[in-house]
Amino acid sequence: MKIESYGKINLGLDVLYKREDNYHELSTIMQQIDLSDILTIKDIKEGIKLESNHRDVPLDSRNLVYKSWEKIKEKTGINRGVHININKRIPVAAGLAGGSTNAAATLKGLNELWDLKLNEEELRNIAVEIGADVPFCTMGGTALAEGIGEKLTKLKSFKNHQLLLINPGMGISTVEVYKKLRLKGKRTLDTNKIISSIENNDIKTLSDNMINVMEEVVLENNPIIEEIKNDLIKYGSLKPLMSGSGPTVFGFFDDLDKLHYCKDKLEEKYTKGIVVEGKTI
Ligand SMILES: C[C@](O)(CO)[C@H](O)COP(=O)(O)OP(=O)(O)OC[C@H]1O[C@@H](n2ccc(N)nc2=O)[C@H](O)[C@@H]1O
Ligand SMILES: Nc1ncnc2c1ncn2[C@@H]1O[C@H](COP(=O)(O)OP(=O)(O)OP(=O)(O)O)[C@@H](O)[C@H]1O
Repeated sequence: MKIESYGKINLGLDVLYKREDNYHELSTIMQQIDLSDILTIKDIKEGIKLESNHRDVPLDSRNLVYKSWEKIKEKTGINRGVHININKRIPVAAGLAGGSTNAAATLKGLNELWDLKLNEEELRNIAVEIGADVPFCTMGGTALAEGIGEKLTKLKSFKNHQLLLINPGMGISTVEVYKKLRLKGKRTLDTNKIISSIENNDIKTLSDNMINVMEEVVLENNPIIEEIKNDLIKYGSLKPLMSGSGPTVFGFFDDLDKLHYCKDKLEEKYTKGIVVEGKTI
C-alpha cells in the first residue's frame, strides 16, 4: 500500500499561555499543502522495520511512524508486523509537520490495511497521544486549531492557492523554540480576520494579516529568515510568513509567472537551501 503524506503550513500562529502540563495553549490556522512524503506499507510477520531515503530520519522508536504502530497495537490489541518505507520529500525539522504527517498517514494506512474500522474521531484521539500536530494531519484541509493543537474546527476549503516555500537548509527544534518564547499574555493574531479572508478566498488580506509569534525568537539566531522574507517580497510574493517553529518561510502569489520568476531568483541565491513550489489543498 502506498500513501501520500502531506505537509502543513500555519496561516498564523498565536501561543496564548503555558499550561500546567507544560504544553502551550495555541490559536493557529492550519493548512495542508501538496508537498508530500510517500509511505509504502507492507505486512511482515512481526515487529516493525523502517526504511527512509533521508539520513536525518530516525529508524527506531523515535520515529513517529513507529509510535503510530505502537499506539494501534495498544488501542486495538492487534499485534501484526509491518514494513514501512518513508520516501522523504518534506524537509526535516522544517516547521511543516513532516514527522506528524507520517504518523497520521500510518494511522490511516494501518486502519485500512488491517480493516480496523476506526472512525475519524477515534483516529484523532489516538493521534493526539503521538503529537500535537498529528490530529490535524489526519484531518487535512484547512482548520482552526486550539488547545495544544487537537481542538480542531474545520474551515471552508482554501484549495489551489499557489505558494513558494523556502527552507534555508537547516533544521530547528520545536521544543527549543517553545522554551525560548516570550509570551505576551494577550492575543497577537486576529484569527477572525484570517478566517474571513479564507471565506472570501482573499489571499492578499490573508497574507497582510498573517502573524507567527514564533518568528521573533527564531529570527534572533537565524537572521537568514528575515533575508528570505525580504527577497520573497522583492521578487513578487505577497507578505510572507515563517511556518510553525520554522525555519521554512512561505509566500503566496497572485500570479504564476511572478512565482516562477521569484523561484528562479531564489534558487540562484539559496543554493544550500530548498525552494519548492506548492499549493494549498
Ligand atoms: C509549532 C507547531 O508545529 C504549530 O503547529 C506545533 O505546535 C508543534 O507540534 P508538534 O511538533 O506535533 O509537537 P509535539 O511533538 O506534540 O511536542 C513537542 C514539544 O513541543 C512543545 N509543545 C508542543 C505543542 C504545544 N501546543 N505546546 C508545546 O509546548 C512541548 O515542549 C512538546 O514536548
Ligand atoms: N517520520 C519522521 N519524519 C521526519 N522526522 C521525524 C520522523 N519521525 C521522527 N522524526 C524526528 O522529528 C524531528 C522533527 O522533524 P519534523 O520534520 O517532524 O519537524 P517539524 O516539521 O518542525 O515538525 P512540526 O511542524 O510538527 O513541529 C526530526 O529531527 C526527527 O529526528
